[in-house]
Amino acid sequence: MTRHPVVLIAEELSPAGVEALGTDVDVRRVDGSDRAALLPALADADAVLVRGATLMDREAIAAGPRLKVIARAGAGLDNVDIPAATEAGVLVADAPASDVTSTAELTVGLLLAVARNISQADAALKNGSWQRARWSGVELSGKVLGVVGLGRTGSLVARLMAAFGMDVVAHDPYVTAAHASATGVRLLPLDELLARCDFLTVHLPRTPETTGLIGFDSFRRMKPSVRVVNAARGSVVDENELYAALKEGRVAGAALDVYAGEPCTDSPLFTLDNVVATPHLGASTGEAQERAGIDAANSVLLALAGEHVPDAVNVQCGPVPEAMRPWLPLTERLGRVLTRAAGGVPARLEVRLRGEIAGLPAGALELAALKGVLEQTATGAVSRVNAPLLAGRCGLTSRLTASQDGGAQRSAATLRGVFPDGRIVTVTGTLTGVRLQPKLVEVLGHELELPLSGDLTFLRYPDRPGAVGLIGGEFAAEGVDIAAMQISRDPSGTTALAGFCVDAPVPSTALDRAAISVGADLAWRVPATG
Ligand SMILES: NC(=O)c1ccc[n+]([C@@H]2O[C@H](COP(=O)([O-])OP(=O)(O)OC[C@H]3O[C@@H](n4cnc5c(N)ncnc54)[C@H](O)[C@@H]3O)[C@@H](O)[C@H]2O)c1
Ligand SMILES: O=C(O)[C@H](O)COP(=O)(O)O
Repeated sequence: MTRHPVVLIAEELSPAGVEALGTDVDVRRVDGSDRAALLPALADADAVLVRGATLMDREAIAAGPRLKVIARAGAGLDNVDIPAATEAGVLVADAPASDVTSTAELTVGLLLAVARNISQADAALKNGSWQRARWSGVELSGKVLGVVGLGRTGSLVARLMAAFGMDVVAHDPYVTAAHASATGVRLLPLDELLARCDFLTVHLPRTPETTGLIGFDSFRRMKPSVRVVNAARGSVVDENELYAALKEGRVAGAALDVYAGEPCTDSPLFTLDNVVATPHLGASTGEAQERAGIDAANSVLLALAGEHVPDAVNVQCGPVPEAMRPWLPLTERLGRVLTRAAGGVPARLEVRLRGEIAGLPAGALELAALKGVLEQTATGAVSRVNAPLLAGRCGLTSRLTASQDGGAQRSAATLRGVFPDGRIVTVTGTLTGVRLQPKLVEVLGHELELPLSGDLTFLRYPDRPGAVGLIGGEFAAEGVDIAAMQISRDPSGTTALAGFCVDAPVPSTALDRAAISVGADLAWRVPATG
């Protein structure tokens, strides 16, 4: 029975997300926050689906030797060690757009709540206390809102708050002035923004650079009437400094959805009247969870199928146009044929694209070629994720070239390997027919036409009558049936290259006998996978 890939769901995932995984995977569940349960559960997992409470650090990644993908049903990836995943060849994907609306809307709620003391007044009234003067607040209209981090969420918050009549300014060194002006905000240096704002909201990932970004120095620069909102990550606003600033009246109020350590049920901040606190609810809506679950599930399925994953964060290539996608497995296989033909990894690899595909972005094809070339010799798993890293380690450099002239084909891809001993080996493939069947059209300078699928076997020998019969006889003696074959002479007509698609791998002893019988100087097999 074929083994279905194991998809480990480590946190609450929407039913729509689970359904999107389909029936061709073996879905298992574990509580990802329970380390003792998570690590053994990863042993069999091909994919793991997490939210923010599962720590996928180096140890957890090493506990999953079969892992191909870590999918985050949400935006923040600070719980995933991306460099460790990349080294292990594990693709990491998030669902960056899934919870933007929900988080921005919660931020609007927190801004209103901290301006008008909504939660405090609600709690007091339910406790029997009618205190109208006690819970008097301030208006948002006409006030300056400082947005730190003008990405997806920050930009939406900026647009929504403009509708409240706020004057929105932003700080984000990584966005363009054009993006800021399209969002309707002015970009300011951080110090200037801090000095001007009446309300501050942060929308930053947790990174070494952003950890503690809003701390003692920032509070010193702000007006004492400022109100601070954090629905991004707890450690971005230093909680101890915030507490001190609130206590000493250097900050007028705060609304927090996130905390340095979570779950957090006991913080000095929770003792203050001018603090509104929610338990990390930014993405907690039915809509956001449905989108996050479906997006993450789709990334898992694409990654397991070896296809391009648009939400991947650790694959070194830009967007892959639809027309380029069928070329990925083809180029990968060409890489395998090349390494097997040469008996090793080249020092330099050129990926030449010709014809109609030459004009398309092709970074992903270079990665696929590297994967194919490297996986014959690498000791661990090779994927498009770690192929550049592994290539660098073994001194293999690669480049992409393109020419509009497709030659005999509408489009073709050639891999040209230059080996340390000076040998040059080329293999060329194309996609044919309406079903875009992958075909080999050139190997070692011999033109041919052979399906590039299943197990392949090649022999190069001095051309003579009866050679194919001898080879076929050796294969038949081992019960190996030939599905397709091609003989191609070199231009001088003296050397022949025979390529076979075979129904089962040719045993090496049979290939050796066949090679001896026809005096082959080269004989090699390319397995169907890996
Ligand atoms: N409370 C929640 O439930 C919730 C929900 C979604 C996201 N988040 C958190 O919010 C963060 C932001 O989400 P997003 O969707 O806007 O992400 P995003 O990647 O679209 O935007 C982040 C922005 O921060 C900017 N940035 C990075 N470093 C900076 C720095 N030092 N100074 C100023 N700007 C800097 C980036 O340039 C980017 O524009 C996420 O990383 C996640 O941690 C929390
Ligand atoms: O980063 C995110 O997407 C939010 O913080 C939501 O996290 P959660 O999926 O753990 O609720």
